[in-house]
Amino acid sequence: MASGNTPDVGRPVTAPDFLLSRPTGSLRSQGVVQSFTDPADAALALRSGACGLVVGAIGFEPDAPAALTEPELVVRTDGPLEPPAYFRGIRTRARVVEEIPSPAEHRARVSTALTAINAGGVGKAVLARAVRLESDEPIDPHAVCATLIDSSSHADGFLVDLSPAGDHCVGRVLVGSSPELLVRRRGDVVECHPLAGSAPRDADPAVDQASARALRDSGKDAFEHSFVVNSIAEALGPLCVDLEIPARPSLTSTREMWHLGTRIRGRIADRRTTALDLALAVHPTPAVCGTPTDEARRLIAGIEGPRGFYAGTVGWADASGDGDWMVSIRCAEIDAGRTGAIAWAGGGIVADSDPDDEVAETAAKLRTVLKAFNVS
Ligand SMILES: C=C(O[C@@H]1C=C(C(=O)O)C=C[C@H]1O)C(=O)O
Repeated sequence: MASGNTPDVGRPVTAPDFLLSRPTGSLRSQGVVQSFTDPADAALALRSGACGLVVGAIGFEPDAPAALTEPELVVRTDGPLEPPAYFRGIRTRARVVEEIPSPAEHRARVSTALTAINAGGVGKAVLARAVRLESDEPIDPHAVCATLIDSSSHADGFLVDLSPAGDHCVGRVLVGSSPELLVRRRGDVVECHPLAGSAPRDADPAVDQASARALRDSGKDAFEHSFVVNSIAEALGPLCVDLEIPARPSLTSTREMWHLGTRIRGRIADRRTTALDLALAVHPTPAVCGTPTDEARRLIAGIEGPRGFYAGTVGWADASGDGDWMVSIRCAEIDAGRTGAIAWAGGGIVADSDPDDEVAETAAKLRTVLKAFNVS
């Protein structure tokens, strides 16, 4: 595998086809021993010892084919990844060629969701929109991922070759920098860091601090956040003991956004439950779907159509049960032809949500990825 500090003269042949960089530890891998499109098969293979490690991506929809593999080569490190100089030297340039849907249509969709919420039956639903990017130069996914890692205040970043999901995904690569930990297991300890409730950062420190304070004090955002914490508590309740859930969320940030986050911690009740089992138990949380899950999912499917790998989960789990799974947000899927990509951003809608604010919030969230593609 590529050594992080070596100034590479050419493209490292050891570039991983999966990587997850986190401040608390990273993993990169290459090759495919076996692949799984059904996450339940991967979970079973891990639990039965038929497979030592699973890496990859799981889609938003439960029946969408996953891109999970048992890799051939694996390198694990304690801290974040240090991208090779070769990738750091590449400046990706792309432009937005399409908004899917237009901001006006997203506003209208938020109003549709509000009508459904006010009618009862759905408490919260997360609506997303996308932008299509094009570049005149071939897009190198590893270079985009290197920029995402270097631009993240916590060196968060991921890259997943989606080919194992099937013919329609061959050559496609998901890259992103997610601040949201779906679930992590190390030994007995289980951790989640759900985020919900957002405000944009600002270059002016006074405006930035005012934005953070307004988010911290917002009743609407606390309400929006509570759906996620309640859902995770319910899903982890039967799987964990000693669940510790802070009574109030705290502020957390990326370079682009303020969020409300809650650090949930527990101990695994049965050590055979792997990090992948835990991820499948909590996904999709109301941070990306809504409450009740099935009703929100139906509402989203009716308004947006299929999301693919956006708002799914990306990560790894080993046969000892350890693993890290991030929520697949602040991400883009790069086309097999390497000339285009699509990036998404969504936001939670509750009864008090404002359609114009939702357009602004998704625009602010898109910045993480658009900056890595140097879209002005
Ligand atoms: C759905 C996204 O973000 C999620 C939704 C949030 C919100 O609604 O406030 C905040 C963080 C994420 O859990 C996204 O970035 O696309």
